[in-house]
Amino acid sequence: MTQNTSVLSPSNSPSITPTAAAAAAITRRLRAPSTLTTVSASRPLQFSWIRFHLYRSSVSPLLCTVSHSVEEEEEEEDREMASEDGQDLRIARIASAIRVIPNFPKPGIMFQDITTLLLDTKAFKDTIDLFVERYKDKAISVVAGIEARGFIFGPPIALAIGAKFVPMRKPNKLPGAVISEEYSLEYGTDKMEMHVGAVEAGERALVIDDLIATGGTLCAAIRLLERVGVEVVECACVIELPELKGRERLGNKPLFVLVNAA
Ligand SMILES: O=P(O)(O)OC[C@H]1O[C@H](OP(=O)(O)OP(=O)(O)O)[C@H](O)[C@@H]1O
Ligand SMILES: Nc1ncnc2[nH]cnc12
Repeated sequence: MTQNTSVLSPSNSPSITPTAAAAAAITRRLRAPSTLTTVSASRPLQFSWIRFHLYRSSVSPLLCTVSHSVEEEEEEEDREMASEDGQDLRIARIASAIRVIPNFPKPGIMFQDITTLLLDTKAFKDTIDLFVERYKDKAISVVAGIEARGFIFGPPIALAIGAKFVPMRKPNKLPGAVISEEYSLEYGTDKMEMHVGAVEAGERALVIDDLIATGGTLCAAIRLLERVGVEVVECACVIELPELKGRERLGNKPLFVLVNAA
């Protein structure tokens, strides 16, 4: 069970702690101070995703036609902020776009809901871009995405880096011959299946999912791929629940995450 204490309602984003410079840039960009709580370096940034989204969608079509150069300026500003203080501003935006729902699907679970991230076109694109930047030159031929939410992030990454996408599915969903692995979850047990012949021995794979909790799911995916001789170069998730120590369960297998939900 996660001990995540992030802010937890549709109108509140998870708590994150950006640098003062990053917070100032976000404030400038929103140009709607009344929608923000006070931001300081020592206090977590808490801006409302819903209000931010309304602000964005209130831009008129005419303004949209000229907003391209503004977006370019903002992207440049993001890069500058990253180099000034070592924090990529895109991460703060991604963290803010993830909604946390308490007691779903069971009492005591703080559910990290990435559907709100998908509604924020900039945050969603930034998420994909960050993964693509990391993996584009790593000679990866397979992106293995885990059902269901790994199917959202995996395909755009695979296309961008020139790799094939292989779905790692729940039982009895794949029509061809499969190999399978059982695994335990934060809230139950499950089985994962992969088509025989989808990958070849010697290929280099990235395993992608939205979230690592106990790590059981990623371990099952790694076992499936390694059983057929594939090298798993790294696992990547948008979110890590560090208190569940899934990273330790992966042993020496590298894990890359964008947001820690602590
Ligand atoms: O690190 P673990 O403890 O293994 O848990 C992480 C997994 O749990 C969630 O999927 P879930 O099993 O809820 O399936 P879904 O994506 O189909 O809802 C999440 O998307 C990961 O795949
Ligand atoms: N807390 C959580 N939020 C979203 N998906 C999960 N999968 C396992 N634990 C989860």
